[in-house]
Amino acid sequence: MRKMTVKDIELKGKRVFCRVDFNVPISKGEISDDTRIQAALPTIQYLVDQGARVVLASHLGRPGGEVVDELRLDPVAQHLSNLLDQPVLKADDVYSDEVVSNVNSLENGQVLLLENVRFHPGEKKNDEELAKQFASLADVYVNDAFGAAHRAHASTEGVAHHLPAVSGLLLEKELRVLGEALENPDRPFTAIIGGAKVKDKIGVIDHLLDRVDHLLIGGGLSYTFIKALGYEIGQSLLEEDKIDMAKGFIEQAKEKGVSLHLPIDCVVADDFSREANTKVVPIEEIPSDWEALDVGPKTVEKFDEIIQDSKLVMWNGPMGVFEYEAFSNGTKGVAASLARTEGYTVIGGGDSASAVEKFGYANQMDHISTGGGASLEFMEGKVLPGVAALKDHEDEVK
Ligand SMILES: Nc1ncnc2c1ncn2[C@@H]1O[C@H](COP(=O)(O)OP(=O)(O)O)[C@@H](O)[C@H]1O
Ligand SMILES: O=C(OP(=O)(O)O)[C@H](O)COP(=O)(O)O
Repeated sequence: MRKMTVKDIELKGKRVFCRVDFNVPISKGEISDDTRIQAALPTIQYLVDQGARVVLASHLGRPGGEVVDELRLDPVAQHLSNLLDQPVLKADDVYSDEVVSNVNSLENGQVLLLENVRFHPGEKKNDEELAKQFASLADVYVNDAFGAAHRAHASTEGVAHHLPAVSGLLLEKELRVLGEALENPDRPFTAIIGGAKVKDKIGVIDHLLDRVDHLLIGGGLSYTFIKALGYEIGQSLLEEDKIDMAKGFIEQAKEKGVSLHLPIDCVVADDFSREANTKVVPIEEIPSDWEALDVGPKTVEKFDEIIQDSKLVMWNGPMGVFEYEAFSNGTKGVAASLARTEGYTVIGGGDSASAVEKFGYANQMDHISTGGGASLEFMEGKVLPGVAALKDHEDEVK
């Protein structure tokens, strides 16, 4: 069901509690990647332009319900102020009498950022009292925090039950792009799944098998599948207890008419390190005391052919240990292939998003999700609590 958005309601003069995901990497007070702040700008700017009185809330890191000075949001407020080209007021508490008075003094178009909501023990517990306190600060609730939409916390879920609750523009876009890919994809539809563990991707593979035309599997998790096919994988990552499940997926793919592709060659190393000796071998010839840490060039070529013929490509999880130069070519090659294809490209967040950024292809992708865990849960077909709590489109906001 489509959710109401900020575009569907009157905002002038209204106090708006807007949950954003400003969980950005900060080191010694410096923000090293502001992608998530940039991604929230259209909504914040829209609220400002409409003359709303904007109260922003976000978490940063996992402070565990207490104040951790390094996780204060002051550098974010400063950076946001530069991006918006207007002052951003910063509260030193999550909720207090002073916060209430600061909010009540806001003029139309002014922006106030609350302190890291996870400093309050009630946030992660989805405490009713805190949710009501948040609600008391505003007339309208806006959720634009896609990256935290899989969390049922006081500022992402609880508060939505006490105010007219709508989605922001980023959340709306993420749901539209990911939702259309899963419900009404352009075909051929190809999904590429990588990353370390089968365990983490079971739900996604299961859900995708009913939807995709091609499923390409690389990364650490692919070696459990290779083992399931009866090949020896040396010291490569193996989840012994998932071999039967991998066999089941291979069977299901056949039954459902999905073409499932595993690596046909790989880069093996005699040690998990930057300095290891490496060589490229066919997948059926992994030496017993070596481990596969990347897909090989023939695999990249095979995956590329399929990607170039696809109308829609969705990618989640790296093809190898891309953090090390020697094992980055598979991930880099797939990123380059996505950059070249005329099909619509969607990158699940997390490591695939970092890889695309690192290799310089970010601006050639059609959509890079701002949520790792959230996009994974969405791709598993799970309901995201932060989304479920918002008003369905048919409803009227009074
Ligand atoms: N063949 C491999 N062997 C060991 N680790 C791998 C291999 N391929 C990928 N990885 C590691 O998997 C990690 C990413 O896994 P994961 O967290 O599941 O991905 P994502 O964040 O994209 O969901 C990366 O740190 C990468 O180094
Ligand atoms: O960075 C986040 O998650 P992600 O790394 O899975 O995208 C979100 O801000 C959620 O943070 P959390 O996993 O501490 O709840």
